[in-house]
Amino acid sequence: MCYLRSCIVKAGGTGRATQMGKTGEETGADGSMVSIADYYAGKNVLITGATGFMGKVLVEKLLRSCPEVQTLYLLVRPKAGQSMHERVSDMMKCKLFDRVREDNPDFHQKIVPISSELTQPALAISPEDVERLTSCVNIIFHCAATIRFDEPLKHALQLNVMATQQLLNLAQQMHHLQAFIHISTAYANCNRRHIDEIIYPPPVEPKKLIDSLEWMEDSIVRDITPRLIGDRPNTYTYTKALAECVVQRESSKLSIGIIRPSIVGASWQEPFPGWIDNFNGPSGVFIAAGKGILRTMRANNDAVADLIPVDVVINLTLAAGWYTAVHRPKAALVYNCTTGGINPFHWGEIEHHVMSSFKRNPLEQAFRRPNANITSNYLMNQYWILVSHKFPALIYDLYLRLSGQKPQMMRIFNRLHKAIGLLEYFSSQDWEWNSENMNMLMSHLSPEDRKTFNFDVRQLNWPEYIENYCIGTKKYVLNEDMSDIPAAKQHLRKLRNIRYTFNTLLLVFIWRVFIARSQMARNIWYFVVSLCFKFLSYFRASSTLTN
Ligand SMILES: CCCCCCCCCCCCCCCC(=O)SCCNC(=O)CCNC(=O)[C@H](O)C(C)(C)COP(=O)(O)OP(=O)(O)OC[C@H]1O[C@@H](n2cnc3c(N)ncnc32)[C@H](O)[C@@H]1OP(=O)(O)O
Ligand SMILES: NC(=O)C1=CN([C@@H]2O[C@H](COP(=O)(O)OP(=O)(O)OC[C@H]3O[C@@H](n4cnc5c(N)ncnc54)[C@H](OP(=O)(O)O)[C@@H]3O)[C@@H](O)[C@H]2O)C=CC1
Repeated sequence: MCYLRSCIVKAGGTGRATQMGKTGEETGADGSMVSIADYYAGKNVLITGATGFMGKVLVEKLLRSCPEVQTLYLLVRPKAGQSMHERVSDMMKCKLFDRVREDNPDFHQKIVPISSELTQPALAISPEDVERLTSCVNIIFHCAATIRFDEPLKHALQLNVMATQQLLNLAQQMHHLQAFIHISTAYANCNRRHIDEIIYPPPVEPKKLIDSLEWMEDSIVRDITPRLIGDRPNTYTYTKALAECVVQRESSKLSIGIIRPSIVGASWQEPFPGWIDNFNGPSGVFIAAGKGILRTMRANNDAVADLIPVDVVINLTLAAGWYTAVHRPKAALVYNCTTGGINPFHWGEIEHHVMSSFKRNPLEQAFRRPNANITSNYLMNQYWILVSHKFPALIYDLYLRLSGQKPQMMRIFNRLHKAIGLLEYFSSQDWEWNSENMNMLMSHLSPEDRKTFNFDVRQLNWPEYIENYCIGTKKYVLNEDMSDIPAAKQHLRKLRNIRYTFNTLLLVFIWRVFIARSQMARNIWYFVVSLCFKFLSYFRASSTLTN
């Protein structure tokens, strides 16, 4: 990590102040403020994390709603045997880009992939590419990060903090840079209950931490990680807090905006409702519940579920880029991008709507009928895990073994328990975010921009959104066909009949075992039967009298 230390020292020292573009060019001929699309016209934009969930939506929206944008430079690394060119061309073929493709079949000409591995010295960008970027980029959107909750601290630090610092160093060499937009998370300060749109003092001085971890073996770092992250739940939120601090330190040299989204979910409206392409956050939970695998999870029914649609986050991000470049705020502006304080919805309501939505639009080949319940009671949750997760998994694995197949259900449940265990922290408590900057930004938009770059979540209809979200997981994550819904419903009916038959047989079996062995059980049985008989006779007699 030697190079990492050197880059943070360099940044703290005498980094060359960026030559910012002139603000005058951002007003119209009549002196009025340019619209967002007009601002991005002719601009060169640099994006990190463009192959990720939010990065893709950002690229799509820029191309669709700001068609005059000059070039999008995407920092991409080769991965899984694919070159960066193959990855970007695959990305552009995906359904998300259908609307852009319709409007402009040649949109790919605006995209220039730049090879970069963010954890490497100088971001592993070639000198020619550095030359190209520093001479023309006008605005940077930094989305790349590791969002894994179980990331080893050293790696999370390298990517979330040090890569951010290196990108800031590069930004300072750019001659025409007008804005640097950093994507953080609303949970960077989740150790606080009330979170304002300010950058809080870091839990530790980033440079000191890097210096100390540099010589330590990974096993030692792993051992001391819980002590270091303190009252934060994971290395992700911890390193995102440090990154904010690193970004803030450059705010005297660069115009900076920091976006803090809460739990980013499927799109609300654009490019089509319900678009989602991953299992992160709630999406994996919804799918597991829809498949009938997840039956119980620890969450607080009454806690606010601070989901925010991805298109809202991206619209706000683009608007913040415009505002930062045009108004050049003196300090970095932080935008808490959340729904809880504006249009709250609760985990209990989410559970209800997810379940009813998957009953109307079932997923294919469900393991059981969807019926997940959330509870804040630890013991209750453990009980249901035993009865509704482990017991069925054992039976199913036994069936697989007996039919000569490899058992797999217990393994799936173990992974699921690990995933939901990491998410529970966020679904079991409430936070309060101040979102004044989001309102301020909205008040600066023209009526036209407010429509095109809509981030007004007061208009969000939650039941409709959740329905589209669940359908989105079916269509875009699992690639299931909507025309198969009748067959999926038939499958659910079959599962219901199996359950009824199984429950009846189990009851009869248990009762037979008891009746055969215990006089008391027999007495209870006769008592219940005679009570039913008496009740029926009474009912018949009274109905004869009334007739
Ligand atoms: C009806 C009920 C309503 C109540 C509903 C409450 C929802 C309550 C959500 C709170 C949400 C907070 C979100 C904070 C807001 C940010 O800050 S956003 C950043 C969010 N970051 C994440 O969500 C990342 C979390 N994921 C991870 O850290 C890692 O994937 C895990 C969970 C540790 C698993 O790691 P791993 O074992 O190495 O495996 P990985 O290859 O990543 O995935 C393994 C399998 O688990 C699946 N999986 C991954 N994530 C999940 C998941 N979330 N769920 C299920 N499966 C998952 C993968 O698809 C994969 O399946 P296969 O493709 O192998 O079949
Ligand atoms: N998703 C959410 O719910 C939330 C996300 N955020 C923030 O939003 C941002 C984007 O998140 P999201 O899109 O969901 O995350 P993804 O995991 O989907 O995307 C991460 C992106 O970062 C890139 N990346 C990771 N490591 C490297 C590396 N070493 N070199 C180059 N590129 C790398 C990935 O590229 P590759 O494809 O090569 O792996 C990918 O493009 C993050 O900053 C995150 O903290 C904030 C709040 C909530």
